[in-house]
Amino acid sequence: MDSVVGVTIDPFTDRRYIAWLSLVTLAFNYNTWFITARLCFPYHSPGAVPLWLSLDLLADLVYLTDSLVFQPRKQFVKAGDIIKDRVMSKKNYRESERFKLDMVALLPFDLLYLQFGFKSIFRANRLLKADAFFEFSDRLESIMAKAYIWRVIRTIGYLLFMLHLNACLYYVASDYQGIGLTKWVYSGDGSAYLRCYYFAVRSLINIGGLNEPHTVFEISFQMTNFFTGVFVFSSLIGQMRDVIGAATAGQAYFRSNMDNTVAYMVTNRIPSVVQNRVRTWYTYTWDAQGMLDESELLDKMPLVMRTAIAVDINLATFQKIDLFKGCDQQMLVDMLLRLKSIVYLPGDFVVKKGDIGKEMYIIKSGAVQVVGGPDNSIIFVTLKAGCVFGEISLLQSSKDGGNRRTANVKAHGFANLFVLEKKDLFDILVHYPESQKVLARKGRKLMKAKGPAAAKVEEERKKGLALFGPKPPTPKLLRAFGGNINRTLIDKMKV
Ligand SMILES: Nc1nc2c(ncn2[C@@H]2O[C@@H]3COP(=O)(O)O[C@H]3[C@H]2O)c(=O)[nH]1
Repeated sequence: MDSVVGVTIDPFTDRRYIAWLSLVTLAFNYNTWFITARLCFPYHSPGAVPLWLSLDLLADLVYLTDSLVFQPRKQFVKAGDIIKDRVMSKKNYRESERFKLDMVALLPFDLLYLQFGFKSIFRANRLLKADAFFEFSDRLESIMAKAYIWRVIRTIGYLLFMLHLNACLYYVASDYQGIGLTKWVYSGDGSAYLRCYYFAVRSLINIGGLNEPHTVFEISFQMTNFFTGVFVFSSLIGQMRDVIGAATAGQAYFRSNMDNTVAYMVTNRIPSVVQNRVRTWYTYTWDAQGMLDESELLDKMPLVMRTAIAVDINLATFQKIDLFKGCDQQMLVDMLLRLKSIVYLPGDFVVKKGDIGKEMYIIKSGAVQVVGGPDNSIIFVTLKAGCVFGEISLLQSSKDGGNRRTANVKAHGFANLFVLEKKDLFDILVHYPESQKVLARKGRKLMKAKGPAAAKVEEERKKGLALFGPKPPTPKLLRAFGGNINRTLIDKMKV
């Protein structure tokens, strides 16, 4: 086992490392905001010096710990391999650009206080620790479910910092002109920082309404501020719009898709009942899946990742399906990769009796009903999440019309289904002859049940009677239908 000294850190996934980086980021931000503020504003009163000294020391301790304890233990990638060796991690850090910057950031120029007095400029090298902040930002983004929230916060932070720098400059400019000496400069009243920040907000965001600058210096300062506002500030605001735009791109895609479809239906004078159903379909699909086509999203990923996701989401459901019991596991995984998810609205027919079966379905959520009778008012069975249907006609050859649907199936409420196309199923089965035999056997069994027993069932259906007539179903029949039969319904329907 590794000794504690030999332990390395996985910077990509270890949340404790990200928590540590947040502390380094805090120290870095303390330095960036306060070194600049203390440099420009008169904050070094004798009473405040001990406080600044202790805060500086704390921030330095965080920097030091980061450079001595955390950075040299970070795993890294070399020629595609993840290097976890402690000695190599240390060597990698020592040879990096980051190490040089970290070391310069730690140089105690503060000692110059003794010679030149307490000035925050001697701590300016602490700003070289910016890499830690950017690393924290990247790592946080990669573990957040809604990374755009952090991106927006970060961009707002940049805006606030720009304003902060401008407030500092305005105070220095006012001091240079003489505080309270002209109308344009800071008057000397109230909190200096707050007043200067307020000036920065009005001037950088180009709100205006400021006292007119008079001297050449004031006019130049004010003009530079307006230009900076127009170019830098607006590009930051543009960046924020991009972040929010990217975060809501899915929603915008869905909206434009729906709008285009509606426009198309209006142009072609499609009846409003149909239009409303289409709208409902869009809305429900969006609410249920958060996207219109899941496969689009996964398409770009390497096969191994798509497999990992598919297995994680659906393999457990698949393994429970009776029809696939005894089939090769790898075949199930191959099938998972070919599934397409689709939503049916309440009352929609998924399968019509007599049609040629080209796909089978697995219920992801919701339920479907096998119905019959003159106006499809008789419910023979209700199938719920995890059940398969549409397999009978799929597993039969076209001889004697065996590939025709044997019943009507309609969605009961909103039904989210997986569709597996016949072509895909047979493409897969070519590679799994054993599983093919298992499925063929099950198919024959289902068809046998369609022999004398099922013929009777269908006959009774035609008459609009209960699935199994007045008598309870025989165990053989129950077995033949793979337990798909909803007992309560059958019982209810007994006349
Ligand atoms: N014929 C029949 N089909 C059923 C029953 N219960 C569920 N189903 C499913 O309804 C589907 C209709 O299309 P298929 O014939 O392809 O496959 C059928 C079965 O998967 C039943 O009791 N009888």
